[in-house]
Amino acid sequence: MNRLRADSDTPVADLIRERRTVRLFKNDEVPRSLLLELLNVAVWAPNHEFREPWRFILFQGEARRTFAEAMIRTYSSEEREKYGKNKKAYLESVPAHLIVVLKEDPRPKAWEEDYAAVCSLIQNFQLAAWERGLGVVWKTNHYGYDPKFRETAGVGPGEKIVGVLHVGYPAVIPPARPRTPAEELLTVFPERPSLEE
Ligand SMILES: Cc1cc2nc3c(=O)[nH]c(=O)nc-3n(C[C@H](O)[C@H](O)[C@H](O)COP(=O)(O)O)c2cc1C
Repeated sequence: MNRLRADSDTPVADLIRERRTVRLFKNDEVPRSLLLELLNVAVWAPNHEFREPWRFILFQGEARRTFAEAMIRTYSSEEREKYGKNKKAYLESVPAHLIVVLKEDPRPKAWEEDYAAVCSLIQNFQLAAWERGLGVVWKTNHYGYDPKFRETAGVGPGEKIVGVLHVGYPAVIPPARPRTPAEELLTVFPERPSLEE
């Protein structure tokens, strides 16, 4: 059975299935206006009590060097020696870095709802970007917790980095990894006769 295809071949279903995480990008710049357009689609994510618990920090052009240097500073000297040069070159070559920030609510239930809302927003962004020919990788990294990186990026106390999105036109699109069909994951709870019967 081909797990990538299903009966539902609507534009949204196709977009969801066809989007891939992209990690290698062409050098072409991504217009700021396009990124804003995509963010203005993404913010239509569901969010409980309309808290809109997000904000964004963008690094493009020369600012990518600041991003790369802040990231490399979070390495141990051994890591810097081993990976620093390549990592810096990679980060400076990615057309745009977009940090998606959750404004943390101290109430546990609200925090959970808000985190879920920001994750929905990120997926909206990835899908809208894919539709426009852009690739994205959603990264969760150790440096999101590093005080020096956070300070450089301007992420404050009470804010969580939910993802760093590397964005650009794809140089390589990786093959899809087929998903487990939902039939194998669904438990249908037994129906019980209604009380009148
Ligand atoms: C919360 C989250 C964190 C992720 N973090 C990383 C990451 O740090 N590095 C990375 O290469 N990919 C990361 N990814 C992307 C996944 O690896 C990717 O979605 C997965 O391989 C499936 O590929 P696809 O998106 O092309 O279907 C992350 C995805 C999610 C949802």
